[in-house]
Amino acid sequence: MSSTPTIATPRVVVFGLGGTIAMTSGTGEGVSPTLSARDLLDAVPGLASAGIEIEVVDFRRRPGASLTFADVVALATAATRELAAGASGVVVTQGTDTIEETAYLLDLLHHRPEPLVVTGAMRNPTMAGADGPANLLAAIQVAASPAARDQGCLVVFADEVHSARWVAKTHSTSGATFRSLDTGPIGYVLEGAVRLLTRVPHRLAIPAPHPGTRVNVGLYPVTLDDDPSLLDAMGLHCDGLVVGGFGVGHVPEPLVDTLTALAGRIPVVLASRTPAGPTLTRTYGFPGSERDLLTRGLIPAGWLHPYKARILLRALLAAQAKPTDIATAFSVAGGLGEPSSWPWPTPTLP
Ligand SMILES: NC(=O)C[C@H](N)C(=O)O
Repeated sequence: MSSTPTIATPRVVVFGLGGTIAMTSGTGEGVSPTLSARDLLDAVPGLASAGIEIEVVDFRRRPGASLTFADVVALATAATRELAAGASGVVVTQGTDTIEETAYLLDLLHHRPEPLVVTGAMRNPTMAGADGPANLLAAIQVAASPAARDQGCLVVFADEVHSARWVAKTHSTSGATFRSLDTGPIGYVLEGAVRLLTRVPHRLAIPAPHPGTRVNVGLYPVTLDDDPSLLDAMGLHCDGLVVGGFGVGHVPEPLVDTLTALAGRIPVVLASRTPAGPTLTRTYGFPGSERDLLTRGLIPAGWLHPYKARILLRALLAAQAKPTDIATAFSVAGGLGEPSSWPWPTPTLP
């Protein structure tokens, strides 16, 4: 008699970091993060019958605005340990305000095949139609799914699955705030099943930051009729700078000398402040154009938008990357270069 092979129950670890999904009224005015990760799970209908074993870790209880780079590095390390110990996937619940940055940093530091999924809520648990339970259930289903392996960090919200590399918070109050303007979602959660329509083509593995390294990476969006005084002052405090240029990467001509001087001293990355689309490299030739700025040593961000570019530059500097590695990293992450040119092998966890 042939025996039926047993399929192991997937095990998902949920790390709670706070955010609106965990906010209720406390002693003061307004809502603040008070609920534990266990409280969030207890509010999800249908979880008991989903056939998924769940563990919870109360990691932080903060608004998204007060999470730090160090929190995310510690989270990446803790998530990697859980996955190495046999978890099928990890879910992170946190404030939506910073998900587009934290999820991309997690993506850079996540080198394993298992899904690492970030979610949150736009309507807190005290409101009619709170979206936290549905988002958490969908995120857990994605984290448990073999279909979501090898995609890096994913953001699951309103039953859509987004790559952390492309997703942005596009609306301050709407429940459909998370959008990948350049690519669209990579898939959906439908009737509890994960359906990916496309796959994330290539990713970067960044070594963890050197302990105790503090780097200041500035973000400077250019504006109409800008003069260099604020940029000059900011440059004095930066180890690296991301410039959000107009359109395909243009700045007002009066900023060109300051940017040239800065690019001789620190890495300066040229991104676009426009919500979608890449920077170009060759088309325009006027002073302050992308072509002019690249000949002056600025690094093109390609399809990587300013907040993501700042995370990548800060992670690279914190890992003490060489200038040539920084340029290569941006050409790969920004979609302008070949992934095979990336020099760093996937590091092992200490
Ligand atoms: N929807 C949210 O989660 C916003 C919230 N203020 C946060 O902690 O980021």
